[in-house]
Amino acid sequence: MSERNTDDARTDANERPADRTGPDGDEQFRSWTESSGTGTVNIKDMSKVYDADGGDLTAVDGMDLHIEAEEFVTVLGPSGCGKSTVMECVAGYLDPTEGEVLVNGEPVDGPDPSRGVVFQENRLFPWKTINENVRFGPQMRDAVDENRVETLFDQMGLEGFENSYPHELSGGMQQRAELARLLANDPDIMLMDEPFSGLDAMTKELMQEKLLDVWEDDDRTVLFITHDVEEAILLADRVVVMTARPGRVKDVIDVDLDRPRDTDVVTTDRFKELQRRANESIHEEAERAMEQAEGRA
Ligand SMILES: Nc1ncnc2c1ncn2[C@@H]1O[C@H](COP(=O)(O)OP(=O)(O)OP(=O)(O)O)[C@@H](O)[C@H]1O
Repeated sequence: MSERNTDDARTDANERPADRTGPDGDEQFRSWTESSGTGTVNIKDMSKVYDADGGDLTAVDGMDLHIEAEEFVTVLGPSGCGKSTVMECVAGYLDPTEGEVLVNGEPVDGPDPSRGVVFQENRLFPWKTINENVRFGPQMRDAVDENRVETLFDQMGLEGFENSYPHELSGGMQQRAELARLLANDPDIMLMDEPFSGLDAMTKELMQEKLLDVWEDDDRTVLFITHDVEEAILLADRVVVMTARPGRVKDVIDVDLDRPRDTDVVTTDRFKELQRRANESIHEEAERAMEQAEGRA
């Protein structure tokens, strides 16, 4: 086990969150840690070594993380610590060098529409309209659900833009279209790699609220990568802090803030306390990452 617990808000990566405690404790804990239901992700002693110019580069080394179905987990870590690498292994774009990634108890064997991926740069087809983009995934599988598409346009505030092309929309609307494109596939798991980091502060806040609404309605599993400590806490059930490269789990912070949440929660004392703990945890790793970048480590 590679995690380190340093205070009461941090839990082992595979520990049951406090609110899942039940009267028959051990039995429930066992079923929780071993569950392989729809939407579970189990990263087991995963390492990834790249073949880089100067030789092997170990990006991730001994990563362990169990994500329960319908959990919202955010990942914080310094630049280059392997966050995207971990996500791409869960997405099935990359294979781990060692260890394994299980989804619903089965080893990941390539990409699958049940695992939807969103990046900072949207992947909308520029030559297709928003409507064509949103329908593209289900259409490929002959599974377009008209009600679902209509609801998504409504939910994402995209009505009236069905026949627009991506370049005709603002950055925030493009990311809403990207979310609609992802949700049209009805994924069990949403993998989000800094999806809002290119947006201005106000648009980012609106997108965070939109995502919380969508998640609270549908309860999908979300793995969300960010550099933004405030965003990580605002959205998550648990915040995973990774070490500097080679990345592994350093800390897991249980976010015991009430749901449903909105962005006002950031002004509460408890939020600030969690933020201080996350900042402390990541600070040392950010320094190490900087030393690595400067060739001092
Ligand atoms: N295809 C590749 N070949 C060689 N090295 C790679 C490759 N992809 C990533 N790396 C290296 O692996 C390390 C981890 O990269 P990764 O993108 O996973 O980190 P990250 O934490 O997501 O970074 P950032 O926060 O800057 O996006 C980095 O040092 C990166 O340069």
